[in-house]
Amino acid sequence: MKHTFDIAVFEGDGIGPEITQPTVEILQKLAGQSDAYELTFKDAPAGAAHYAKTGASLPEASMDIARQSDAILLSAMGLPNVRYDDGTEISPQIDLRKALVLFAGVRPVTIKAGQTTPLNLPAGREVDFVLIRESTEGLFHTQGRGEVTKDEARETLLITRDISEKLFKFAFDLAKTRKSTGRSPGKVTCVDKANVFRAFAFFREMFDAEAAKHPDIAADHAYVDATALWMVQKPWDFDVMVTENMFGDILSDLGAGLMGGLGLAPSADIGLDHAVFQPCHGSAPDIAGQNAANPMAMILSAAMMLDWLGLRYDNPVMVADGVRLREAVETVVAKGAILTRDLGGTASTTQAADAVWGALA
Ligand SMILES: NC(=O)C1=CN([C@@H]2O[C@H](COP(=O)(O)OP(=O)(O)OC[C@H]3O[C@@H](n4cnc5c(N)ncnc54)[C@H](O)[C@@H]3O)[C@@H](O)[C@H]2O)C=CC1
Ligand SMILES: CC(C)CC(=O)C(=O)O
Ligand SMILES: [Mg+2]
Repeated sequence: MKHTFDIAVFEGDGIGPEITQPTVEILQKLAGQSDAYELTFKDAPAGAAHYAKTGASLPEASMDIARQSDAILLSAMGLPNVRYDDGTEISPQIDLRKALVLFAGVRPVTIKAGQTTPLNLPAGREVDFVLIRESTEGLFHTQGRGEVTKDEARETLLITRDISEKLFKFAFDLAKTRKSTGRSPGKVTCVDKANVFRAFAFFREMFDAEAAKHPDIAADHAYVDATALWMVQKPWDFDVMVTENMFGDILSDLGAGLMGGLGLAPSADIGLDHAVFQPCHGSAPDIAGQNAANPMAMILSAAMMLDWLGLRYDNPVMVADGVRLREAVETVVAKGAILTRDLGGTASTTQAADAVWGALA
């Protein structure tokens, strides 16, 4: 039977609409070829431009569309000069993560042999690890509500047992899946700063408790500063890495840099009931409106959406289409003929997306 999935689409700000439109078109064409699933798309207005126009950054009607959907596709939100009255930037994507309890920010870092990277990788070495960034609490807890006086500013780092236990279970389950498919040896690294902060000693304690339930998966710890070093010096040593919100935000941009840029870095924010798929990058206002943005991170995020829906609803055709879509992006990038400016080419957003469809069809 053909299953219909409702996808909420937040096309967001800046380059958002430019990368969302071709991504949705590719998904429509892929689903159109399939007897196993159908996709419907519903626009959910939100973001900085929407706030400037209406005074609402994440309208309740858009939250309803998100809640009622099977999955959420989001480009990027925020513009540096659109701010709330307290001076902080509009960031409804963080509100969405919190409201839908999307605790697991999944950010894969993969470098295939021959892929352009600033790393000097030994011959034959590939990089394939997943950074899981807790996405609802940590140092983002007081987002927009920090205490500021004339002389001091304070924000709170929050680590809760409830979210941490879910996060670590997710990380070990992912490591098991990767190991079972032969993709990795099965290891989870807890990245923290437990040498200095009690909150991270607490984080680590809960990690160790979850690790004890998975004797088949190796578990180790690393401090976040050393992790940044090792991501550059020996990134092939990592398999699944799990960390706090702010640490993960920073390390995932480092991971994107290793892969060749933000334009190639996909992500997913996953909870127990909902999931948002969006690139790691922001709204790139410096190149917005030029048809110059790299659509690959958005297309790869859409591939993660197909994986997630396919596994969740036992739809192997969708999983296979996720793999095909990822391989099509890899083919286009590896050929190097149709690359956007960020990767050293001259292709437009539309030409790059068309090349992905060309590699698929
Ligand atoms: N998840 C989200 O919605 C995120 C939103 N933001 C917001 O986006 C706005 C801009 O933030 P920035 O710090 O400039 O980060 P950014 O990620 O938008 O841009 C950083 C640099 O990477 C380039 N870049 C990013 N994505 C690209 C793509 N697909 N193709 C080619 N080049 C790309 C940009 O041109 C820029 O030079 C801010 O308002 C920020 O708060 C930032 C990060 C994530
Ligand atoms: C507004 C930011 C927290 C978004 C971001 O940088 C990210 O999702 O990586
Ligand atoms: Mg970020």
